[in-house]
Amino acid sequence: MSLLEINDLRIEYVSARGPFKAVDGVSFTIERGEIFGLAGESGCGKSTTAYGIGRLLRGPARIAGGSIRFDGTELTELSDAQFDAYRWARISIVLQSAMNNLNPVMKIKEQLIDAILAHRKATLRSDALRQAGELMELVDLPKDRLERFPHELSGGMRQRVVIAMALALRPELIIMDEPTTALDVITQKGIIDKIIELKRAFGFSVLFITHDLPLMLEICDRIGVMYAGRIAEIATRERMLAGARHPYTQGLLRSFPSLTGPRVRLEGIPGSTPDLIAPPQGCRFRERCPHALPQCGNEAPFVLEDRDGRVSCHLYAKEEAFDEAAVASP
Ligand SMILES: Nc1ncnc2c1ncn2[C@@H]1O[C@H](COP(=O)(O)OP(=O)(O)OP(=O)(O)O)[C@@H](O)[C@H]1O
Repeated sequence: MSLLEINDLRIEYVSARGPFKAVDGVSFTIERGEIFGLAGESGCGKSTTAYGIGRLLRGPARIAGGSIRFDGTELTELSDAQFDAYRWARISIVLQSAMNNLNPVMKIKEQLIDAILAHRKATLRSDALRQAGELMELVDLPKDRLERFPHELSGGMRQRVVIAMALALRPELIIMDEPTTALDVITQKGIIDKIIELKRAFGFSVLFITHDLPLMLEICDRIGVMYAGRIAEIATRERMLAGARHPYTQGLLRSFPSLTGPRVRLEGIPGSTPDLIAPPQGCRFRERCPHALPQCGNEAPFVLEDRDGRVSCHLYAKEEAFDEAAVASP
């Protein structure tokens, strides 16, 4: 059994123009100890998927259907009080800006102690303080920073504190939504290295969201690529590095500098994402797809599933119709 099994998840927001599904039939699994990435252009539904799992949806939002099974338990059926037993203890979340995770008027020490005591009420405060010190050591922060307020720390240090908080109760899954985007490149590297080191030490799984596809290719075991509320492709890291299969993933990869190959002009993907209030029939990427076929306009994409992953695209209904030369390598 996978640690997390998302099946046909649908999440609806209400906008001034009416309701729309920001997540519309998303399915994927995360295995124990796996780093699973969610990629895709802005607005494709990555954060909404993550917030749906972590019960952090904001605004007029609701889970309109589908299933979120965590270690065999259907999370969508839990009351808020029942879900509280999972939050931080089994599933924790690290958001983009540490200031969204930290209370600006509380010392770091109090916030870490609160995180520990919230679920382990029997723990003595002195024990919690010792654990807070150990958590600081885990993320390479000097213990004297426990006495500081968040604004007295650098952005990188704050994000390390948030990672320490996320780890406090040794959760099995940590959702990280753009955890290093707000930081400079050197600080980003230090934090990513730390996340990998801690993952190796503790064996938790990560749902990792970022715009940075090259970074994702460096650290994720598998990557799900979202487009307009749906998953276009799920691929192992090896598959992605050897050549993505969905034309959208190929376009995304061409929009980033190559990790290893020669310098080439970055192409980007012409066109823009569809209006989710009235999404197109058939394949949602069709309008921008250089390989679109007549059936892409009205038939739901063919789904090919194999050991490399899953790709939703009519090109794979007849594999010989696919032009291998179109495969993009990062
Ligand atoms: N609280 C909200 N109320 C209404 N619409 C929302 C809300 N949050 C997000 N949306 C819309 O839902 C869609 C998906 O947004 P989401 O933030 O999940 O995408 P994303 O892929 O995470 O984008 P980004 O990479 O920019 O964070 C977008 O059209 C967005 O405008």
